[in-house]
Amino acid sequence: MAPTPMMQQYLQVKSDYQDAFLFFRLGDFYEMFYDDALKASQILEITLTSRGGTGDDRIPMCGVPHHAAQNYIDQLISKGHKVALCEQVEDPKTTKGMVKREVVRLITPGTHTEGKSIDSKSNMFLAAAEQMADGFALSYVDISTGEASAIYIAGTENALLQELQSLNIKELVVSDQLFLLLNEESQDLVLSIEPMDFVYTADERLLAECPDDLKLSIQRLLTYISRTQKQSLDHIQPFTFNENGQLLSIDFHSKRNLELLQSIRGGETKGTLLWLLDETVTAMGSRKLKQWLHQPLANRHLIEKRQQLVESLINQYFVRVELQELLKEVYDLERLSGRIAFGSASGRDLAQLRSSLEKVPAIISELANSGHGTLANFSDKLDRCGEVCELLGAISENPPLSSKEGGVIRDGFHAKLDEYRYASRNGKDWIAQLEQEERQRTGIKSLKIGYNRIFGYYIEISKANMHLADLERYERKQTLANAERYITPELKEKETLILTAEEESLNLEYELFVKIREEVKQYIGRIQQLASTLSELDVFMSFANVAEKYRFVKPVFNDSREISIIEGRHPVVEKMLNKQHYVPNDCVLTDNQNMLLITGPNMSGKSTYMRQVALTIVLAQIGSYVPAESANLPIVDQIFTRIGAADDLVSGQSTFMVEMLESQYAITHATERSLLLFDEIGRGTSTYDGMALAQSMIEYIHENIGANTLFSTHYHELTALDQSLDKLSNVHVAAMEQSGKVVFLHKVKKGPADKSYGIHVAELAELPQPILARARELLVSFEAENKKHVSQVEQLSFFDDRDTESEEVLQMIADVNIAAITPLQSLQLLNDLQVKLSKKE
Ligand SMILES: Nc1ncnc2c1ncn2[C@@H]1O[C@H](COP(=O)(O)OP(=O)(O)OP(=O)(O)O)[C@@H](O)[C@H]1O
Repeated sequence: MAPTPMMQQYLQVKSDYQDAFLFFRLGDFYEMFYDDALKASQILEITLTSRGGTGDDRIPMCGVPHHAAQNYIDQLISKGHKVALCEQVEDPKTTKGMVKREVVRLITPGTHTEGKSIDSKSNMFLAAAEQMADGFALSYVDISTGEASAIYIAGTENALLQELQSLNIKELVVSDQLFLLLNEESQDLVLSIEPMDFVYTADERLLAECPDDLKLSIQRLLTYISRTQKQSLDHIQPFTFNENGQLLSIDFHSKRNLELLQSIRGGETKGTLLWLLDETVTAMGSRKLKQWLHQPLANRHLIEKRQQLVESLINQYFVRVELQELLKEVYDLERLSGRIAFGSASGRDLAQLRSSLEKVPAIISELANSGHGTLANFSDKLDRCGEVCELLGAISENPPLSSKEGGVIRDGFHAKLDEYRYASRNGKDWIAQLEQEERQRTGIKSLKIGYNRIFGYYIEISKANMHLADLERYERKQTLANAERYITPELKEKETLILTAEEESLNLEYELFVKIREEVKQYIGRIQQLASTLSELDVFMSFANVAEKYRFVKPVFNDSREISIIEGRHPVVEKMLNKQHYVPNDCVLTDNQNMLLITGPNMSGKSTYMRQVALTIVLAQIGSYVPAESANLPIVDQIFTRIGAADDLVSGQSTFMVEMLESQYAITHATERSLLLFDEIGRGTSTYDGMALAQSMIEYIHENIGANTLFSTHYHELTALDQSLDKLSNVHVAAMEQSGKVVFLHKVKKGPADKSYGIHVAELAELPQPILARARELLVSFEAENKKHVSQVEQLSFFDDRDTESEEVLQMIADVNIAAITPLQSLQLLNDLQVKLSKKE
């Protein structure tokens, strides 16, 4: 059977939106048909029906009410789908034949800006990537706030995907070719192809900061946004680009290991540095803090500028309290700007913008009168946006949510509007008056005058009182179960007056409102700038509060590589410990001694110590104070960590392989200005393998990289390395034995640990006594054995009895150029050596 004209229209539109659920507007519903209906009815748990034809010809269909659509859209988007909203773009009343319908917007995981699932405290970025010779160009924008950035990502697809994950990007816009490259590995990431049939011509201002080879990705991103959103991109801010060297780079694994923004397990915020630091009072501030944590600075001047503001705010407690109260009243100016640009801002949004802007003069004067030069200077950066306030003076005090039902423009703003309103209000008074009169005239107390859309105004009299109705004047209009409804000529006459005035008033009001909204649009850039400055202020205050609350100090920077943290603490562990005492520890690294080999029993606090050093650096380089008695720090360019057993189960790699890959990444990228943290390298493989790898890595870093390095290990044999490596020194985390039990002191002391407390920890874990007793017995015999055979890795027993294979093995080792070998090559070498030796057996 040939499709009906309406279905033809549907199929035509759908052919352009194959990868989206097409929400096809029919009256008060969005309908879906065919496959869309089958799938959506399951996902959304709504009833599947059908239309047209008979039997197999029937078209599967399901629908959602227009007013409740947002909720269903949210559900589809959060599951990684896209929704194309197809609206009637002509007024059915004035159209003959089929109403024209068009997709007005494609909603995708990266462009979804409204709805319950949106977390206003986090950015929601949409990104585009281009492949380059040695990596990728990545650009991303938060459509709701207009913030935009572009960066280079060195490395393979994996590096790109990891960066996307750490920026929490759900959708990536790509070319066909890149789609093919990424499709297999993209997992939850939604890939959208932008063929660039037409290219959006971006305002030069947006691209000004970016190098040329990043521009294609920006073009692709903006073209996609303009094609799918079909709305103004006026609020998109210039793409920020940070030159190499401006930022402290922390790779995806390290961010996760250090739990800067997400905890290792589960990904929640509790237990992260963000959780400790976020005392911001606005959603904008919270987003800014996340951006800073994501990209700490590596420019001393910029860091010190932030520090100065934090310092001034710490010194000005009362100013801070006042400012915080004021900022709490400031709405999300960035999201409001986005809605204004999109033309979706309501009267209430404009009133929120106005009430926020009204706080600015007080914020400025609080800063300017603080008596603190730094704060006074900062206040100069705040723009009162006076013109916008003036424009918004037209908006009423409390506009309703809907902008079309009146009450948005205040009385006294527009003479004609006042006139209409007067007529309509007057008419309503007249009706109230008439009700009184009719009651008196008829003696019916329950008589009332009501209104509905179909019959307009009517007089309602209950059945019981009908005999009292003045039927000479009343004309019967409608009969209900218990009442009759009447009209009179004069009521109808007044009704026309009221309704005309009302309609005129609503139309004029909406017209005025849209005009104001359009006029505000030209100030979006300034509002965004103000928003950014206010959110910085919010973050500085959060830093000041945190510093005060947790006794942080201002770190001092040096231009060498020396680290001197005195009585440093791990702020998050400290907070978690609650009332228990956190044991502070020093970390001193100098140019001559910049590698620490950390030993100590399990659970003594080795990794906590290493993390606290890294967190101190991160805190310092975002401009915050740090948890210590004093800290003198270098500006670090990169932090690499290999901590804990964060199994990469998803990509199917073994723990040991992940450990090797992360080490490889660290060793090939680190410079002498980097900080390296290696926690128990090699424990994922056999003892000798692991020990040999650990030692060769330490030697390599010592000889070739020279980065500040903390290396924890269980291999006590490695502690002898301080004899051969002059920049390496031993420290250990002390523990004590008390009546056969281990007591952790968590104190980092000079020199190597002298005993393994593993069995005591097993005892703490309440392993059965017979196992513990046997383990103690075995330990004694192992130690005795060990003394006989090996004390250093170089003397591994399998090299003892020399024969041809062993000679060859020795030769292969002698041939290795330690300075040039990578960890992966050394792995391969170890494998070859093992193959040789197995031949010998
Ligand atoms: N300085 C400290 N003060 C107080 N408690 C601490 C300190 N350092 C660590 N702890 C506590 O000890 C626990 C174990 O610390 P951590 O995980 O760093 O030990 P570890 O030596 O790395 O252990 P493993 O060798 O088993 O990985 C922490 O969760 C914390 O509760």
